[in-house]
Amino acid sequence: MSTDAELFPRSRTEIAPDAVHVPDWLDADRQRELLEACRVWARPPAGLRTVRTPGGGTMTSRQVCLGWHWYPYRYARTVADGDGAPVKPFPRWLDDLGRRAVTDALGARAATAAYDIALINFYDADARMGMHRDSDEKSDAPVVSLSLGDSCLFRFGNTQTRARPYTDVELRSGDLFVFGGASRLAYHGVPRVYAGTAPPELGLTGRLNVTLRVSGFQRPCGASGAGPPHGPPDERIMGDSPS
Ligand SMILES: O=C(O)CCC(=O)C(=O)O
Ligand SMILES: [Fe+2]
Repeated sequence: MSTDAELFPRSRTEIAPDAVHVPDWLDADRQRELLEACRVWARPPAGLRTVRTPGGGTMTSRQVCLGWHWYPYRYARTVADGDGAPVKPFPRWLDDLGRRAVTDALGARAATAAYDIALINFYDADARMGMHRDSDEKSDAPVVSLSLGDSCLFRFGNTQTRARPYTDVELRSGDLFVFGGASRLAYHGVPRVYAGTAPPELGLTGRLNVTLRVSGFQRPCGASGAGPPHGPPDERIMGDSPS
């Protein structure tokens, strides 16, 4: 969406300490490229799936992971709660994108270790995500969030409780949101998606969010920082801590 049409142009905003919204960070071509990549990642094996929570509920967004497979509330090398296939590799270019996002949003001093986890969430018009913390990683590196397609209401809260105080932000296609430092463990969620607000030229019905994280987990022997997890997939579960 062109900012020319805005009554007030959207600008970079620090929503909470070390939590920054950067509107229109991805231009139209970059959005298209990321969407195309998401479409490939969504295919089986280890493709888009419905996530079941231990209480017997299901998440309304559908998800696919790269690098490490997340399921409530832990990580594994395989889709342990789905088809059992090895998680798809986390590509180098996505790490480059994540690091660039962090320095653009938080400044050069916020440089981090390599990104090695992506969670891609697809939201249809009725999907949402409850208030939660991203707390299953062993690294305090900032979380990077990129949005494509329909706009949403993104709620960014505090580290203590799911309740107020929180700040509501509208995230649109191409927007970046980074949260680290004092806000790394803040509660956040998506109470609502605004159906039909995606840029028509993108060709996406619904919303996609790509969340990048640093695991802080040790790689299997022989793995390089540059590529996908090597060696035989195993069922080892990392970061086994309740959210
Ligand atoms: O969809 C979003 O904007 C948030 C996603 C999120 O919080 C997560 O995947 O942990
Ligand atoms: Fe999250």
